[in-house]
Amino acid sequence: MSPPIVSVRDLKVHFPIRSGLLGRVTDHVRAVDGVSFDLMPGKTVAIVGESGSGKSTTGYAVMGMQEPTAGQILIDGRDRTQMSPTERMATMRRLQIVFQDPASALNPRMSAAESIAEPLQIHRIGTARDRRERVMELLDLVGLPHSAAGKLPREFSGGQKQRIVIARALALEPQAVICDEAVSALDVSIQSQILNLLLDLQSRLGLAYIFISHDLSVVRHIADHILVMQAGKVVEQAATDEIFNAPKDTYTRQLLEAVPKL
Ligand SMILES: Nc1ncnc2c1ncn2[C@@H]1O[C@H](COP(=O)(O)OP(=O)(O)OP(=O)(O)O)[C@@H](O)[C@H]1O
Repeated sequence: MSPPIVSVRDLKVHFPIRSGLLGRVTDHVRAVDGVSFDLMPGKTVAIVGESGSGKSTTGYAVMGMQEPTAGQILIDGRDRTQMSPTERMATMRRLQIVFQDPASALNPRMSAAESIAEPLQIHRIGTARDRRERVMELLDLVGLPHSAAGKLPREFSGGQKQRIVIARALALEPQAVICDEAVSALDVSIQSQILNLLLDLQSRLGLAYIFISHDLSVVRHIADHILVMQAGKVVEQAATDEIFNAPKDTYTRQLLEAVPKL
């Protein structure tokens, strides 16, 4: 079996709380407090929990956007803190993140093609012509017409904007994408279109996802494995069927009760 793309071991991210005139550190917010999980190639791990439970902070730490207080993050079995700057750069290409709000993720003055090609330009990949071709491939991949290339973000709906953001995230051919509430800002019918797109991309490209959501109903059809977080800790983690059919933790049961019955 292939090794995990990402292994998180006893991850802690604590933020200092400062108070008084001198701004002394009087306490810490234990945003993430001992989280462990593995992300296998081509699989989806969902992280669920209510607002403030530490889901995004976990995702940022995996991306290298947030320094851990303690614990280990292994990318393909290698500890990020032991990597050279070049290796860290390569890791950045292999992991991408898609945020909740596609409107703020896109520069309003850049066309869809410019936004999608931006990572290729930053990493100096291909000629201008290669990049144009790659943009067209990526538009096909996310189900947008080639005519979208020259349009500005304001000319697209929310769902179409999120497709552009996904195309940009795929430009560098990542192995894993962190979806941080990636469908939460969309209408329910558009949410399911984007979830289907993510599933389709997973089966075509072998992508792995860390899918962060406050909503268990959203992760049901996409996740292989679910971590339930509360106040920085994982209260339960298991295969998706087990979480839905035989939840062990009281908090997981409460979250399940909030899921609309179909
Ligand atoms: N940079 C920071 N400095 C101080 N506290 C922070 C910082 N980032 C997050 N926190 C705190 O850490 C806790 C976890 O936040 P986090 O955003 O990871 O939760 P979440 O589960 O993703 O919630 P949401 O869905 O609302 O973003 C919260 O109490 C938050 O206020």
